[in-house]
Amino acid sequence: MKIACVQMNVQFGDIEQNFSSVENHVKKAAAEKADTIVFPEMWNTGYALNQLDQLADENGQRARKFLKELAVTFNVNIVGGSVATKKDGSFYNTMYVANRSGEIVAEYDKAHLFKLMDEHLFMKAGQKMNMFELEGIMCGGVICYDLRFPEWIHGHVLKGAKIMFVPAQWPSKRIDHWQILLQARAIENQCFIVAVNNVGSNPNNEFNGHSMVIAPWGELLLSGQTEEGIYYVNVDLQEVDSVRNTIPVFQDRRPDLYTS
Ligand SMILES: NC(=O)CCC(=O)C(=O)O
Repeated sequence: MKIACVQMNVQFGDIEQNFSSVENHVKKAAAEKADTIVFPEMWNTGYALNQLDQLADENGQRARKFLKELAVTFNVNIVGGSVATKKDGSFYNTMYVANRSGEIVAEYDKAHLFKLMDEHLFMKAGQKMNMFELEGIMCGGVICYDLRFPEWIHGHVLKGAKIMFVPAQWPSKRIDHWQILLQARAIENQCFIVAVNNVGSNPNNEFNGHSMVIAPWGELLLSGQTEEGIYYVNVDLQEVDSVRNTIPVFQDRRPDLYTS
């Protein structure tokens, strides 16, 4: 699978500019024959949390329609990072995934809200896991701060995920945590991790990219720079089984000893 990681400069509160930028990036990545295109977290609004009343996407209608149409027109799968949505009067940080046939195969609300960026004051947390299939491959998706919860990712992998997608708006000042945690999650779960970060700044934070793709053995297939751009990586899913046969951690687990 050829994956395009779109390390985007999400514009704070500028929805029209962000939709137009996503469309341009999809066109470019499709021209490079990407199978799957991945975007960062909250790409519609950025972290404009105190403007969500005006900006959040009601039931995700606009984002879902937009992603479905782009997926069909350009014959690609789109892991649509996440967008700010409003559902039943509450705000969520929601990931939609559209496949090449134009089906929305995943809708996931971020499960762990990040207090340091005030997310919990504005948004509601999701309650469900995020498993979906792309091209016959079982995948999972979590959002940014969810990365700090190893059980959450491990749960998806135990259910069969071979690729975990992690869209983010992870600030520069903790980029060392981002890199180390992503690599650890790939090694401990013996899966591919595809992690796409924002670049640029908002009134509270700076973002310096460093999007990453990590193989199940822990090799860095991508360690992105700090500018806006699209990175392409080919992933060979056979590596998952090969690594799991070499060190069979899934067979050697001792859940009888683990406390929850
Ligand atoms: N958008 C986020 O969830 C940020 C998470 C983060 O920065 C962290 O350190 O964790």
